[in-house]
Amino acid sequence: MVPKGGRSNYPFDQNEQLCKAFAHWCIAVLLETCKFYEYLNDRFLKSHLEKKRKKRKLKSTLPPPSDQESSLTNDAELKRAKISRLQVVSLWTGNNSIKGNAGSLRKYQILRQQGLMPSKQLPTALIIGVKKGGTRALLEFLRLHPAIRAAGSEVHFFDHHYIKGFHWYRHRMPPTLSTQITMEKTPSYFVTSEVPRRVQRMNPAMKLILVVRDPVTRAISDYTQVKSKRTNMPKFEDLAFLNGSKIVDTTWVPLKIGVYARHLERWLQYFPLSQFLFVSGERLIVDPVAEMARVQDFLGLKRVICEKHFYFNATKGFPCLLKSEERPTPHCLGKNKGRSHPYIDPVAIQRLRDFYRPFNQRFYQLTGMDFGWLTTHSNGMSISPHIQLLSIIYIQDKQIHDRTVRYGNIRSFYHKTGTHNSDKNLMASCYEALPHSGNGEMLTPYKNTQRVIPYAFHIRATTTLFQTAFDHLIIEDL
Ligand SMILES: Nc1ncnc2c1ncn2[C@@H]1O[C@H](COP(=O)(O)OS(=O)(=O)O)[C@@H](OP(=O)(O)O)[C@H]1O
Repeated sequence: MVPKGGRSNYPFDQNEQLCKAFAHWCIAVLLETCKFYEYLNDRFLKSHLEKKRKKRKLKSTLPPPSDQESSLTNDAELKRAKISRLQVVSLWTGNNSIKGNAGSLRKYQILRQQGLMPSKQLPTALIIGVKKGGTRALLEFLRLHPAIRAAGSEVHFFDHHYIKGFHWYRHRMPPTLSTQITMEKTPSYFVTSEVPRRVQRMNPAMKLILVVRDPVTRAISDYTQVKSKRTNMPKFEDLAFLNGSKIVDTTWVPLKIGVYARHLERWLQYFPLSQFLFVSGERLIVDPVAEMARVQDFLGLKRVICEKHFYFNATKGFPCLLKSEERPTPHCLGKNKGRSHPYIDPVAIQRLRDFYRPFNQRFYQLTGMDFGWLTTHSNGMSISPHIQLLSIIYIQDKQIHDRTVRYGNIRSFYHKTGTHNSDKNLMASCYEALPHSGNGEMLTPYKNTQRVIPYAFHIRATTTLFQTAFDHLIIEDL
């Protein structure tokens, strides 16, 4: 409508109406938004309460603390001990990230439903070395423990990637619950000069685990690894001694690494001895259960890793896992662990043993432990009776499958044979411990033990000689 003699106010009317409509719409939207937020809040509150309720329920269903647990002295220990009771959902997978593994994803979902939120943490324990000492075996065995979460591959933070910072480092770690221990292994840490200072700066309370092995065997193992990747590799003896002389080339890295005392002295400038655990690489092969018990004690964990986890694979000549979370069937470490070593001239080995002797003695002094590398045989090989025995004897255990054995049996075998320092005693006890079948063939290998036993550990069951010689040697019902 246009008023007479005046300007039409129609546009204003129209604007007013539009404004009103807009205002109404705004109010309506606002109201709806409020309702929506209220709804969200409600949901959040409900789920929060639900989580709390579940948490409380979980706590109440946990078994009462064991004697061992109640005897724990400090809070940290108590906290750790509780982990073992939280085995409901163990974060075991070797996978580094939550993504990419259906099994681990499911586990994390269950954890979340229980109100438990795993997050990535910096490690509080490190396997610092030594290269070829058995670091992979140690880490894989440790992973059997539900309270341990470890980075799968070597992280090399303190030597190669330090510049990238702690945030980068933390990101390489698997997510853990507050009660779990984060770990990683990088064997080069032990011999890299800047590493002890850097580790100390990050965490002066860091627990440090060092797996050591006879430095001569270690050097041969190191050499074998390089040789497996390179063609035309010079002979070990040519690299270990200067220009074909008898002088040890102390600049050759595989030999330098084996001077454990020197490297340890550097670490001891930054950490007290009490923060170290020295694991015998040899014992880790012969008696993984006993060695793992030491490691679990050192980390303040309940002893969960036990005999039921291992079997001895005689073909491989090593302890293997009956199952892990990644693989439910018996399996060994990869092909690149436990390679056959090339033949090395025993004279060269003896020379290297002489070279290492004072360093080994010093290492024993520093650690307060005797690793058994000083006992040398006339041909230059070190003797560790238990190791020799286990490397060559196949024990049949029908519960698993042929030519494998549970470690419990091996241990009882030890008890029967006892510990002897000399070859002669060892063989005598061996001979007595073996059941006499009346079949001369069965005892044949022992007729030659003077000659072959010292090589057994180094060559292991992988060599044809040993395969044929000891295949017949099956001991039952130990
Ligand atoms: N259970 C089991 N299975 C296979 N191998 C075992 C095991 N326990 C210890 N070992 C010994 O580990 C040696 C390899 O050491 P590392 O894992 O420290 O090597 S590496 O530094 O990570 O390359 C490896 O050395 P080589 O025998 O020379 O290959 C083994 O002797």
